[in-house]
Amino acid sequence: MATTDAISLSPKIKRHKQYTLVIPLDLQRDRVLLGYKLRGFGQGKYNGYGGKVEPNETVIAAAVRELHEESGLLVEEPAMIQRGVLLLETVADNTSPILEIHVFTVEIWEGTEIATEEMTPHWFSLSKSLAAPTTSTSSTGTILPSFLSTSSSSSSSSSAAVRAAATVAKDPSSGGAHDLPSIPYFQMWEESRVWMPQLLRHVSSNEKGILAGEEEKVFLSSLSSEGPAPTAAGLEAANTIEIYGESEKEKKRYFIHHVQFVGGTDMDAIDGGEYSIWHGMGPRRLDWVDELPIAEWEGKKSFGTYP
Ligand SMILES: Nc1nc2c([nH]c(=O)n2[C@H]2C[C@H](O)[C@@H](COP(=O)(O)OP(=O)(O)OP(=O)(O)O)O2)c(=O)[nH]1
Repeated sequence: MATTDAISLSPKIKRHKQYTLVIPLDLQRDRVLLGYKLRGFGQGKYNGYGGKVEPNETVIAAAVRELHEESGLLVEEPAMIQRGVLLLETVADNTSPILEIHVFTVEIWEGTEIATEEMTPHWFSLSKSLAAPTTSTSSTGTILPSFLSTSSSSSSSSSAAVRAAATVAKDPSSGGAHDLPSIPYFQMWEESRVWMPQLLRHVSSNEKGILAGEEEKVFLSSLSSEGPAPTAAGLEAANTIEIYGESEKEKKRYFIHHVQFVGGTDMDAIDGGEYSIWHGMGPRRLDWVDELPIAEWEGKKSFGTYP
């Protein structure tokens, strides 16, 4: 485990809670596996497979465990390819921890994907999912995936959109991989539509390391599939903090998502427990580090254990 003597931690610094997120890729058949969340946090959204890192568990061990529990796929730790970390900060609540989500892809596994009580598996076309999606808005103002917005008027409510998106992925055995739809980015956590196409392009070009040029981005994301979806204008404006100058109620519905891709395949850095999610962050990253001079944080590659 990491040590705490790297720096004396201020109680004002937000705690981090670690999660994993694994995206299985079947490159031979040009397809990507996502789970459709049936219940709990993120219900009605597609996502990779993952969950909380348990105490005394490495991030990679948690990634292997969660993938197996939720999809049935069994993976050896060395087959996990680390792709990046998503940092999620809740805007309105200064006491809640930063979510630190470690993103992996995996291309080799044993077993077949299964439906669990929490997630149903759906395959999507990899090559059709490489472009960042464009926004389309229904007559009710709900942001819909483009393939849904052209269908009948019954798709114009968000719950209909969720149901339709849930059934859109065909069983690959009933047709070729070329029949699969693109990833329904508008039925995912909002920031996914930005980093996931980029990650898939990166994978498709056969690179295994760090996503070049990706330092940090900030996103608005709704807390659940209920409540108002961020507008296109809101998403465009999400790089400015003014977007949160609305009512208290509105503020609580959104996260700021700080997204930084780091690390590539440097497994030692993770296993050693001193994995630095901070290295390379710009000054903006330090906005929430209350009352601690930025100079004290610069040059720190590891904070050790989070308080
Ligand atoms: N892309 C993205 N992924 C997210 C966000 N929030 C969030 O929890 N996730 C991911 C991280 C995890 O892979 C997953 C949530 O895991 P979980 O809450 O189901 O964790 P768990 O399985 O350990 O929990 P539980 O069922 O035992 O209660 O969703 C987000 O805003 N964006």
